[in-house]
Amino acid sequence: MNMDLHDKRKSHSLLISFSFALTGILTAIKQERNMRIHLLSAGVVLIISFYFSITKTEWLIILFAIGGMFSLELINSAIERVVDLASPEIHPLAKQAKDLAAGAVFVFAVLSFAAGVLIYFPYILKLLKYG
Ligand SMILES: Nc1ncnc2c1ncn2[C@@H]1O[C@H](COP(=O)(O)OP(=O)(O)OP(=O)(O)O)[C@@H](O)[C@H]1O
Repeated sequence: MNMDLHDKRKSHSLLISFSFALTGILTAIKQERNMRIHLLSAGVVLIISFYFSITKTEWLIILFAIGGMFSLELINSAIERVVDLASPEIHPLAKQAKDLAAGAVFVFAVLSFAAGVLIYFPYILKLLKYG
Protein backbone atom coordinates (compact mmCIF):
# COMPACT_ATOMS: atom_id res chain seq x y z
CA MET A 1 0.00 0.00 0.00
CA ASN A 2 2.75 2.39 1.06
CA MET A 3 4.91 1.28 -1.84
CA ASP A 4 2.03 1.99 -4.31
CA LEU A 5 1.62 5.46 -2.89
CA HIS A 6 5.37 6.08 -3.18
CA ASP A 7 5.42 4.92 -6.83
CA LYS A 8 2.40 7.06 -7.63
CA ARG A 9 4.02 10.11 -6.05
CA LYS A 10 7.20 9.50 -8.05
CA SER A 11 5.42 9.60 -11.39
CA HIS A 12 5.29 13.39 -11.70
CA SER A 13 7.54 15.45 -13.94
CA LEU A 14 10.81 17.14 -13.02
CA LEU A 15 9.09 20.52 -13.31
CA ILE A 16 6.50 19.54 -10.70
CA SER A 17 9.31 18.33 -8.42
CA PHE A 18 10.90 21.79 -8.72
CA SER A 19 7.59 23.38 -7.82
CA PHE A 20 7.45 21.24 -4.63
CA ALA A 21 10.97 22.39 -3.74
CA LEU A 22 10.00 26.02 -4.34
CA THR A 23 6.87 25.56 -2.21
CA GLY A 24 9.12 24.21 0.58
CA ILE A 25 11.39 27.25 0.39
CA LEU A 26 8.44 29.67 0.40
CA THR A 27 6.85 27.82 3.35
CA ALA A 28 10.10 28.13 5.32
CA ILE A 29 10.36 31.87 4.55
CA LYS A 30 6.73 32.39 5.64
CA GLN A 31 6.84 30.25 8.78
CA GLU A 32 10.43 30.37 10.04
CA ARG A 33 11.78 33.57 11.60
CA ASN A 34 15.37 32.23 11.29
CA MET A 35 14.89 31.80 7.57
CA ARG A 36 13.92 35.49 7.21
CA ILE A 37 16.98 36.48 9.27
CA HIS A 38 19.18 34.40 6.91
CA LEU A 39 17.53 36.03 3.91
CA LEU A 40 18.21 39.52 5.25
CA SER A 41 21.80 38.61 6.22
CA ALA A 42 22.40 37.11 2.77
CA GLY A 43 21.20 40.36 1.15
CA VAL A 44 23.55 42.45 3.30
CA VAL A 45 26.47 40.06 2.61
CA LEU A 46 25.84 40.22 -1.16
CA ILE A 47 25.77 44.05 -1.13
CA ILE A 48 29.02 44.20 0.90
CA SER A 49 30.66 41.66 -1.42
CA PHE A 50 29.80 43.73 -4.51
CA TYR A 51 30.97 46.90 -2.76
CA PHE A 52 34.38 45.40 -1.90
CA SER A 53 34.68 43.62 -5.30
CA ILE A 54 35.80 40.42 -3.57
CA THR A 55 37.79 37.84 -5.61
CA LYS A 56 36.30 34.86 -7.43
CA THR A 57 37.51 32.42 -4.73
CA GLU A 58 36.02 34.63 -2.02
CA TRP A 59 32.71 34.74 -3.94
CA LEU A 60 32.74 30.92 -4.07
CA ILE A 61 33.20 30.69 -0.29
CA ILE A 62 30.52 33.31 0.38
CA LEU A 63 28.00 31.73 -2.03
CA PHE A 64 28.56 28.29 -0.52
CA ALA A 65 28.20 29.73 2.98
CA ILE A 66 24.90 31.42 2.04
CA GLY A 67 23.58 28.35 0.19
CA GLY A 68 24.73 26.00 2.94
CA MET A 69 22.99 28.10 5.60
CA PHE A 70 19.72 28.04 3.64
CA SER A 71 19.97 24.29 2.95
CA LEU A 72 20.71 23.44 6.58
CA GLU A 73 17.92 25.71 7.85
CA LEU A 74 15.49 23.98 5.45
CA ILE A 75 16.60 20.53 6.67
CA ASN A 76 16.33 21.73 10.29
CA SER A 77 12.77 22.94 9.65
CA ALA A 78 11.91 19.61 8.00
CA ILE A 79 13.29 17.68 11.00
CA GLU A 80 11.30 19.89 13.43
CA ARG A 81 8.09 19.09 11.55
CA VAL A 82 8.77 15.35 11.34
CA VAL A 83 9.55 15.28 15.08
CA ASP A 84 6.33 17.17 15.90
CA LEU A 85 4.42 14.74 13.69
CA ALA A 86 6.01 11.62 15.19
CA SER A 87 6.10 12.89 18.78
CA PRO A 88 3.68 15.74 19.52
CA GLU A 89 4.17 14.98 23.23
CA ILE A 90 7.38 15.67 25.18
CA HIS A 91 9.99 12.93 24.67
CA PRO A 92 13.76 12.88 25.33
CA LEU A 93 14.45 11.53 21.82
CA ALA A 94 12.31 14.30 20.26
CA LYS A 95 14.38 16.80 22.20
CA GLN A 96 17.63 15.16 21.08
CA ALA A 97 16.55 15.12 17.42
CA LYS A 98 15.64 18.82 17.46
CA ASP A 99 18.74 19.83 19.43
CA LEU A 100 21.01 17.81 17.13
CA ALA A 101 19.51 19.47 14.06
CA ALA A 102 19.85 22.90 15.69
CA GLY A 103 23.48 22.00 16.50
CA ALA A 104 24.18 21.27 12.84
CA VAL A 105 22.85 24.71 11.87
CA PHE A 106 24.91 26.35 14.64
CA VAL A 107 28.18 24.67 13.57
CA PHE A 108 27.73 25.90 10.00
CA ALA A 109 26.71 29.38 11.16
CA VAL A 110 29.89 29.73 13.28
CA LEU A 111 32.01 28.47 10.37
CA SER A 112 30.32 30.91 7.96
CA PHE A 113 30.82 33.78 10.39
CA ALA A 114 34.53 32.93 10.73
CA ALA A 115 34.86 32.79 6.92
CA GLY A 116 33.12 36.17 6.68
CA VAL A 117 35.50 37.75 9.20
CA LEU A 118 38.55 36.30 7.38
CA ILE A 119 37.30 37.56 4.01
CA TYR A 120 35.98 41.03 4.89
CA PHE A 121 38.45 42.04 7.61
CA PRO A 122 41.30 42.97 5.20
CA TYR A 123 38.84 44.96 3.00
CA ILE A 124 37.51 46.85 6.05
CA LEU A 125 41.07 47.56 7.24
CA LYS A 126 42.00 48.88 3.79
CA LEU A 127 38.89 51.06 3.74
CA LEU A 128 39.70 52.50 7.18
CA LYS A 129 43.35 53.13 6.15
CA TYR A 130 42.79 54.73 2.75
CA GLY A 131 39.18 55.89 3.07
N1 LIG B 1 8.46 16.92 21.65
C1 LIG B 1 9.47 17.46 22.35
N2 LIG B 1 9.97 16.77 23.41
C2 LIG B 1 10.99 17.28 24.14
N3 LIG B 1 11.59 18.46 23.90
C3 LIG B 1 11.15 19.18 22.85
C4 LIG B 1 10.05 18.72 22.03
N4 LIG B 1 9.84 19.66 21.06
C5 LIG B 1 10.74 20.62 21.28
N5 LIG B 1 11.54 20.36 22.34
C6 LIG B 1 12.65 21.19 22.87
O1 LIG B 1 12.29 22.56 22.75
C7 LIG B 1 13.20 23.22 21.87
C8 LIG B 1 12.42 24.20 21.01
O2 LIG B 1 11.56 23.48 20.17
P1 LIG B 1 10.86 24.11 18.90
O3 LIG B 1 9.98 23.09 18.29
O4 LIG B 1 10.24 25.42 19.27
O5 LIG B 1 12.07 24.32 17.95
P2 LIG B 1 13.05 25.57 17.82
O6 LIG B 1 14.45 25.00 17.89
O7 LIG B 1 12.67 26.64 18.79
O8 LIG B 1 12.69 26.05 16.38
P3 LIG B 1 13.14 27.35 15.62
O9 LIG B 1 14.42 26.91 14.94
O10 LIG B 1 11.99 27.56 14.70
O11 LIG B 1 13.33 28.46 16.64
C9 LIG B 1 13.89 22.11 21.05
O12 LIG B 1 15.17 22.46 20.62
C10 LIG B 1 13.92 20.99 22.08
O13 LIG B 1 15.05 21.16 22.92
